[in-house]
Amino acid sequence: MTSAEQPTPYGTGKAASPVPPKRVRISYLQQLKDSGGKFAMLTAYDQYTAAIFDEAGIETLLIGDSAANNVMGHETTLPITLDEMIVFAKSVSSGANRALIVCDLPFGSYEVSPAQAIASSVRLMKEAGVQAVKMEGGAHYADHVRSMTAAGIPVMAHIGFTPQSEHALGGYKVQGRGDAAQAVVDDAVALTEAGAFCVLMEMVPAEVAAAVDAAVPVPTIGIGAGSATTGQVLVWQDMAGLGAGKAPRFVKTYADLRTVLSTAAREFADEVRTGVFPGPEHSF
Ligand SMILES: Nc1nc(=O)c2c([nH]1)NC[C@@H]1CN(c3ccc(C(=O)N[C@@H](CCC(=O)O)C(=O)O)cc3)CN21
Ligand SMILES: CC(C)C(=O)C(=O)O
Ligand SMILES: [Mg+2]
Repeated sequence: MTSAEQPTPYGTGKAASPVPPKRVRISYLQQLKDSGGKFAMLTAYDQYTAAIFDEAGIETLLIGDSAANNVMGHETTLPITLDEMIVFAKSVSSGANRALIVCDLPFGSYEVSPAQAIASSVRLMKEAGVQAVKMEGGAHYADHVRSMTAAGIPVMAHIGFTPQSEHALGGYKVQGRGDAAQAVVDDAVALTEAGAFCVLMEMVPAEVAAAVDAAVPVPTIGIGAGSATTGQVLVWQDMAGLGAGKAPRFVKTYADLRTVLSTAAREFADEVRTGVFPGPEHSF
């Protein structure tokens, strides 16, 4: 390995990427889009994972409302409140100082009006120290995005499958198939023209996501949206193999944390039961 190939917090240096700033800024993600680069986003809900992913060079961290499922044990993302999101977001903020930290606006915290969306976003930025918010919904939220942007709030748009609307959408379904493709592109264009700095797409056909990426000047992020987007996001427990049961098709599992933790817990319990732990070296 030559010195030019030394791993850096932002990868091996083999994939073209500009010099990383101290804190990843929106302008850095824009540079990546403009130069054909790529970036990674993972969810994080606590300070340990945030610090680990930050040090690993994950460019953007998302405090997802998927904390409702993956931390709190709810069936859907709908029950999580803004106050609960703030607890998770504070924890992530305390663990990460390089990644751009984005927080979901949870269901019920923005729909009523642009004023409600601004008030909720201000709480996330002021109380939890996040640098941007993500909001689910299409072109009908362009006025929200315009007002939020005018207030100095960086907004990431989330289109395609929007889990907060799962009851309205009729379940976990790919969006934008066939005749519905143009509406996804129109949503992305409307939200970008209103000021969104990035468009995240969930479960849309790869060619639709590619059309969106070509239609908007800003970086795009995909989850189940093919490979043409600027960035890719996964829920960290999915990526690390922590969950039981079958993962969605768009997940790739990079570790088997469930087995690692389970084995550690069994060994600990075993050693406690047999008196092996604690040894003299752990005692005072
Ligand atoms: N652990 C976890 N991972 C996620 O990606 C995630 C969450 N939780 N919670 C919030 C939303 C909900 N999401 C989900 C959850 C399940 C499917 C799913 O079961 N997909 C199936 C069926 C797709 C289809 O019917 O077309 C799949 O095989 O992909 C998809 C998105 C994405 N988000
Ligand atoms: C799946 C990602 C995009 C998300 O919104 C979440 O984790 O809440
Ligand atoms: Mg979410």
